Amino acid sequence: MYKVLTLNQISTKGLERLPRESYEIASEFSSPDAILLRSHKLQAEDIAKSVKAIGRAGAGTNNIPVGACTERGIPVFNSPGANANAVKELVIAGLALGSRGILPGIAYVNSLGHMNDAGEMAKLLEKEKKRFKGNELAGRTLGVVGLGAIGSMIANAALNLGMEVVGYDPALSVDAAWRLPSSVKKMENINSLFAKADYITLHLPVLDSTRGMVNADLLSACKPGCCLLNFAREEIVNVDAVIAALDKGQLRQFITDFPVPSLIGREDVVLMPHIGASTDEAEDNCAVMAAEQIDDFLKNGNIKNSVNFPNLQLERSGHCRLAIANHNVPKILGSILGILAEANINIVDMLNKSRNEIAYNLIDLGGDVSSDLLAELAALEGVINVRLIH
Ligand SMILES: NC(=O)c1ccc[n+]([C@@H]2O[C@H](COP(=O)([O-])OP(=O)(O)OC[C@H]3O[C@@H](n4cnc5c(N)ncnc54)[C@H](O)[C@@H]3O)[C@@H](O)[C@H]2O)c1
Ligand SMILES: O=C(O)[C@H](O)COP(=O)(O)O
Repeated sequence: MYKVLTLNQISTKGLERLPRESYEIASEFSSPDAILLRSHKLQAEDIAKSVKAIGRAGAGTNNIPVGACTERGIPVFNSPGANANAVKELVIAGLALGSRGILPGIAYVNSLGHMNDAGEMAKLLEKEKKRFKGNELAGRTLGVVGLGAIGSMIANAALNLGMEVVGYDPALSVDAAWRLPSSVKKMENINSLFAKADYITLHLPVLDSTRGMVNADLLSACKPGCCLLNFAREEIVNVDAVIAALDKGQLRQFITDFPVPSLIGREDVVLMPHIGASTDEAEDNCAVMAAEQIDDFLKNGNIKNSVNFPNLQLERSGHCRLAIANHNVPKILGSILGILAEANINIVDMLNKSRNEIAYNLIDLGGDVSSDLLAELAALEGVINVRLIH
């Protein structure tokens, strides 16, 4: 039986991928085999020694101490693209809120609760509606920063709305480049994107290189009257700089899924409670993907969509499987194979891959492995952990 600790509410559809005959699932366990979570801020010291894998039902993994997990040989999985459509739809709503007098218009109508004559009310609304006039999105330019799963979907949707789309992504993957319509104009640097766009939407991860990226300097490059949308992460944007840009009129509006107290109460700010991925569909998609990845890792050692380990899948063959994580330095694999050869154990199939400082091996064996042999493998210098899977 494997134990899976859930640190957020995970959709039932996802949990069903971890069947009861093999899994116990609970929000409290002293020694779980795996952790499933969403945005729960996980501290390295709260990851029990027994944990073999962490599954993030979502995209961003900045709430997980990924570096500490790598050092301990724990793969961290996420669910790339599984909530992208949900975020795309909310950003389209954000664009509508940023271009039309929707929120103040609704607030005004709701303030008329004291009126009881429908005719009078209709007359008043027709007189006052000019205060809530907006502009159309068609013909305006949208700048998309980060053209991955979400950014590329938004670029497509905005083109369909008749917008011009410019994009910036210095680390664009080949797959993401294929997904991108050729009419998205690629900008050489982020300053040019800020200078060109009427609406700017952020869809990049928070990394050391992107933390505080939208600062006073960058905002001074934007087109006066621009509308900025942040559905990526709070830390990417310097909020004080945004407030100063709003006060100067450099920015007309800031729409964000990451509210902080200093933004509350401003008419030029729209705040949402981090609901980009909060749809039934996205929650199911993310949970299913994360649970399936955890299941395949625990039962077969296979790795798909890890943010710190190499992707590696091997069809099962032989009697049992060794899954070994080690530091990515020479001679370790040779030592592992030497120990198995010495013990006269036949290797039926194997795969070895590395990613940055970590290497990972799946070795299918013709015979069984004793606990002494497992201990010998685990004690090899450079080996981080060894798992025997039957
Ligand atoms: N509001 C929400 O609920 C919500 C939901 C999902 C994701 N997110 C956030 O959105 C981010 C993006 O999600 P995704 O699914 O599109 O991820 P993704 O990995 O598919 O795309 C991210 C893109 O950002 C690019 N990038 C990296 N550094 C960059 C930089 N300096 N400048 C411009 N682009 C850069 C990458 O090359 C990649 O193409 C996530 O990391 C997460 O933080 C928020
Ligand atoms: O990175 C993500 O996937 C989003 O921020 C969603 O986070 P959530 O799962 O906590 O809604």
